[in-house]
Amino acid sequence: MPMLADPSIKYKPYEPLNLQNRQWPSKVVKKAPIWLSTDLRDGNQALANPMTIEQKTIFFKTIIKCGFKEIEVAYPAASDTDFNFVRQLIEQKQIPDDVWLQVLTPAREDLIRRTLESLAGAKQAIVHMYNATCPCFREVVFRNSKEETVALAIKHTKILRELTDEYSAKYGTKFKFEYSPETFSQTEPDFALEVCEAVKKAWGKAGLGEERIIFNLPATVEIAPPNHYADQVEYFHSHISEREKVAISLHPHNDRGQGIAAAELALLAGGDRVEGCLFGNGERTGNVDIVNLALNFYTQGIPPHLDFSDLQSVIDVVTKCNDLPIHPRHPYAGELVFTAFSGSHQDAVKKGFEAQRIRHAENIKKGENQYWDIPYLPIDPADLGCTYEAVIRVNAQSGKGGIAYLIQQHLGLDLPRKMQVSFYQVIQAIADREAREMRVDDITTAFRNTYKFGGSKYEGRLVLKSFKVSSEPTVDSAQGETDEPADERRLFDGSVSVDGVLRVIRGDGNGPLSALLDALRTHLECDFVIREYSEHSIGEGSNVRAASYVELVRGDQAVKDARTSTESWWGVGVDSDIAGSGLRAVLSAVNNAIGDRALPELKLNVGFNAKSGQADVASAILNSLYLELPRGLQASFFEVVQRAARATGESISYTDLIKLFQETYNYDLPEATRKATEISLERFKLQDGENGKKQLTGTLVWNGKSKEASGSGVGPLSSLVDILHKEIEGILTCKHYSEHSVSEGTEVQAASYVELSYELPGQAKKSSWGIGLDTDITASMLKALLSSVVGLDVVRKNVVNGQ
Ligand SMILES: CC(=O)SCCNC(=O)CCNC(=O)[C@H](O)C(C)(C)COP(=O)(O)OP(=O)(O)OC[C@H]1O[C@@H](n2cnc3c(N)ncnc32)[C@H](O)[C@@H]1OP(=O)(O)O
Ligand SMILES: CC(C)C(=O)C(=O)O
Repeated sequence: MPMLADPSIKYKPYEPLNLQNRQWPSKVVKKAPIWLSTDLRDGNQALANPMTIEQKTIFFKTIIKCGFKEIEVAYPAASDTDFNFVRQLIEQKQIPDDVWLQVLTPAREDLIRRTLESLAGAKQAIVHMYNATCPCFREVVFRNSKEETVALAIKHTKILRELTDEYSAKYGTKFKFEYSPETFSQTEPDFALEVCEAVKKAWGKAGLGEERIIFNLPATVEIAPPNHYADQVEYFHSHISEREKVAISLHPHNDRGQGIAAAELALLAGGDRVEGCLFGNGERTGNVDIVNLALNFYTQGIPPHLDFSDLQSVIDVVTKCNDLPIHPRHPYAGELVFTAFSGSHQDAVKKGFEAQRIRHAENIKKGENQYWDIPYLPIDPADLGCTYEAVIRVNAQSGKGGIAYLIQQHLGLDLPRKMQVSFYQVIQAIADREAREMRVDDITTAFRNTYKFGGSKYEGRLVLKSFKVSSEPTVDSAQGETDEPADERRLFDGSVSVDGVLRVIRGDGNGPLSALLDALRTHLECDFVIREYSEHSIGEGSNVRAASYVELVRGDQAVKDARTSTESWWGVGVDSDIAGSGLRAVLSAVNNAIGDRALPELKLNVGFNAKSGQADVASAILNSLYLELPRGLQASFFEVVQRAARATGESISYTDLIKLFQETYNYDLPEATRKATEISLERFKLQDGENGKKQLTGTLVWNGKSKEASGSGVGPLSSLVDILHKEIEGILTCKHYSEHSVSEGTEVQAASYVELSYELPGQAKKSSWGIGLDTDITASMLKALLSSVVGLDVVRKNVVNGQ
């Protein structure tokens, strides 16, 4: 059947109460009410599978932990489970001294007696009796007149009075009495008053404080707007006699979705106490949600006297015991309530946090309160044990601010505004394409991939392996005669992996970044200039690092065009060293810019260009032999190359260059072409010797002759020098040693470099480089040293005709 065009033929509107001079609209709530949790009774009776005793026990503990002092734990006459649960609580002394158990009973003698039995031995308890009072129930359910309804209530109140007196005498139990004119909100206000006055009289001992009789005014079914309920409560509050001896309890349900509003307005209207359930479980649409109400107080700066600091653990227990989920949009508790997906919300939240940080710093200095004031976030999620991580989530509706916030939270990077815009487009494209929410991991991974940021997994085509930035005076200032400090140029000298192949590049400029850009232009035809640069520090103390952000535009554009160019590439770099972070940011942006365009092969142009020649030679050795020559060796070999190039008409081929290197350093040559003077130390052993020194022993093979040899020193190199000194005239000194690994995993080898000098009285001092390669680092060191000896033409002791 369709909905009615005229629903008035089927539904009657509520009848407004003609309340004169109502007070509640101008009142302001200043303190939280007394709370009663009825999760284990009204909530439980609404479950498809009511809770077991075990579940009730767990739930009860959670309610206690939240801080409730009055808890309706059961309808003991309804079932053995409920009865036995009350018994368990009492017998096993599970009720804290300051907590009042409450139990519900209908106005039926047999059930009242059973209810009281369940309470035997309790320290303190509230007995809650109800009977329906509204016209519909009187007529339909009880088929009672008004008088009979009042009489029913009086009779059973008196029974209760007698029984509670009896139990007090027997067990010393303190009792409070609560009476509910059920469906109060549908009962004629004067009749509700009449029944309650009669009940108060029948109870006969309403007093002050703990002696107050509790009149619970349930909106058993919410049939009117909350202002109407407030009017009804105010009418009751202002007309009940001995008001000071009465506690007015509110029991809103949520049929119209206004349970919270009803409770809040009715508190203004005179309510002292609120009955409800955690997250609003209960009959049909539920009881009023006490978590929601309590946190509404909290966000007004009013202590709710309930603690939801670890809201998630409360959610876990409640959802498990009720076997009901919490809606993702549920106030305070839903998984989406501290989340902003939309761009303008995210932007505002991010700005709010930034502004608040500054404001709070000022407040701290001035000793003021640090008030919470963040757009779209009425409560600090941290107060409920939630982290800010969930605050911003990203989908196709999100903006740059939210994404930047997540990057800031998770990677510690405070992206410049224009870079936020640029990265936002990356995320938008993914979110649109995949039509799904971008989780934090998706975003950080996209960031790492885009900017080649965060370790080897995300490396781009160009990776900075090592670098040195040095300075030298500019030609002009170096030649100047004034006392002005000389202007300096920066030299960048580094090794960069280019598509997996290490290359040495070199450039100069006004600063390290422009020197790197110069090197990239010279060696790799990557021509870019910096349009924007910024940096900030990450961390504190000894852990502080620098984060740099660079925006590059094409270098071949006129300066004016570069400023207005719509095409640009961003990069980011983090390093403990500020120059390092800037250089990495430049490479990150260059990686972004070059995409998969082919980069020029290594060009060899030896002897002509003082700026690029040595680096190119080193780069060639790196590419073909995987050796990262130390700078001294680069310079030394470059001289060799220049001499050879001059001898061959100022040019030398790539293959010849490699051959020249191998021959010069007797390195990796085929057996037949090795120098006959080769020296080796076979089957060597390095052991601890005397005085903390090392002892090196082995078979020294020199010019084909073998002999057992031994020497000592602080390490393998000095021990080997000691061995050699026993064999030669003159003095050998180790001037340089360095090493690096070649290849990876099980294939890894150590490459060692030694520069040795040789002094023989009456002769000019000589020096020579040697290179060793071995899977064993000590063997590699010894090989390097022995290979450098070969280039020194040392004079051997007692050697006749080379033997
Ligand atoms: C608004 C509320 O939430 S009220 C609380 C509701 N909670 C529950 O009902 C859960 C527990 N209830 C039960 O287990 C059962 O209903 C019991 C044990 C209390 C009673 O069971 P039964 O005796 O089988 O009665 P039944 O469940 O059919 O209840 C209806 C009878 O109780 C009467 N009744 C209903 N409410 C009350 C009341 N508050 N006081 C007195 N009698 C009542 C009805 O008029 C009806 O009487 P009738 O049989 O003479 O016509
Ligand atoms: C027993 C009463 C108070 C009740 O649960 C209701 O009216 O909703």
